[in-house]
Amino acid sequence: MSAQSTAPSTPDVARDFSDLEISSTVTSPAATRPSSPIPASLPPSPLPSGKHKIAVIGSGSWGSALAKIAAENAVKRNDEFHSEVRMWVREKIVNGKPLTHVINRTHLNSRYLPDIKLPRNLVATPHLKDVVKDATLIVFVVPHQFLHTVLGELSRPGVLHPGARAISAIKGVEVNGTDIETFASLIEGRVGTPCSALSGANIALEVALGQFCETTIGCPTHEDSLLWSAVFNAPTFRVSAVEDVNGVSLGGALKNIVALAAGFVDGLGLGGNTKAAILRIGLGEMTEFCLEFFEGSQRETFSNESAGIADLITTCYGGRNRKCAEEFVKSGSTFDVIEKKLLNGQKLQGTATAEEVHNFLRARKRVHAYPLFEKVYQIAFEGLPPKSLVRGL
Ligand SMILES: NC(=O)C1=CN([C@@H]2O[C@H](COP(=O)(O)OP(=O)(O)OC[C@H]3O[C@@H](n4cnc5c(N)ncnc54)[C@H](O)[C@@H]3O)[C@@H](O)[C@H]2O)C=CC1
Ligand SMILES: O=C(CO)COP(=O)(O)O
Repeated sequence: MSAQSTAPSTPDVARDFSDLEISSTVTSPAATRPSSPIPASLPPSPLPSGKHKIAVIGSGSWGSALAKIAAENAVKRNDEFHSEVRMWVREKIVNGKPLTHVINRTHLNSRYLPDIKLPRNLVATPHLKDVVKDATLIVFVVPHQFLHTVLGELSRPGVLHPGARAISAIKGVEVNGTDIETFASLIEGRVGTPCSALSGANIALEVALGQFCETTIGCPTHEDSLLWSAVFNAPTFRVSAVEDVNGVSLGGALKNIVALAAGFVDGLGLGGNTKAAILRIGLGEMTEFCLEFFEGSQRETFSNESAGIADLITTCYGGRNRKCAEEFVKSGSTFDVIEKKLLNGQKLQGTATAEEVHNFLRARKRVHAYPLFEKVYQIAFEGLPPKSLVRGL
């Protein structure tokens, strides 16, 4: 959704789908939280009947981990899904061989998620059009820097199935002057498919190793939440659904700014008390930002859900943003240099988000209301010494 005015929040209970069985014709009323509806410009398109075909757009570490879960579920729930799940791989030569060939022959994504065996029914495909052909459920999980290119190709007439549903697992925001949008909203607007959001305390490698965790899906309708829960819910990947698409999207995006602050704390050699303070202040700014600018979003998404507090914690201790920000303080190198040095082709999301959010707040004349976000921006982009992080907070 685009930026809007403050709205009151109403508490509700998220739904756990651990024992889920789905039907593509579910019509029961939503049991999840109220939130912003699909824009009026998008008439809800009928969901195709029959088995659903899943496509995953993105094959980085998170793309591969999510594709693994979806492909495993597609086999387990063969009455609901086509067993073949296609994953878009931006072709790259790895050790002299195209990455798609490596993945399809060895069932390993040696470039972005090495040592994790991928299911045989997960097929790496280099051309976007082939990945989404006949797909009814489309997972968007490219680093946010590359989404526009992907949407340019997918928004051409006839490329996507008219009744398809989408979900975004991308963490970031889209800013244009005084407007801000989630990627779920951007995808919905550009390709015309209702789009949900998935976010949570989900470090890709830990998920792929099958270590227990939770995630949150924010869906515009109950029908969407049943579908996406069936795609992703697993014994070690517990899905809970809310209708707060914006809150789920913003939790994932904004925590990356706070994770940079946590990395600065580590780089400065400060202890657990300081980091806890940063997390508390950061969670407050994340929540208020969402409530101020995204009508219908829910405070509880931040305080109760994996997409809120839990993701903030895991990223501030184990994420790439934290790691690179620590190195920024210790080495004095730029983030571009550090990303290349430490991430082996993976992409940092927090610096771009800090800049986008700063530009938006400046355009809205609200920078002063979000002092931690602003400090992170100034340290990362304007040469403010990292040790001034906590001054004046
Ligand atoms: N890695 C993680 O633990 C988690 C990541 N996320 C989010 O998922 C999204 C995707 O992240 P990852 O899968 O980790 O990706 P990644 O950080 O591993 O990046 C590698 C991916 O970027 C693609 N890429 C590189 N250059 C490109 C270009 N010029 N055009 C198009 N694609 C290009 C590569 O093909 C590859 O698919 C991000 O928004 C991230 O915040 C969310 C939860 C966990
Ligand atoms: O979003 C993440 C975990 O949920 C990963 O965070 P990083 O991009 O900082 O590694």
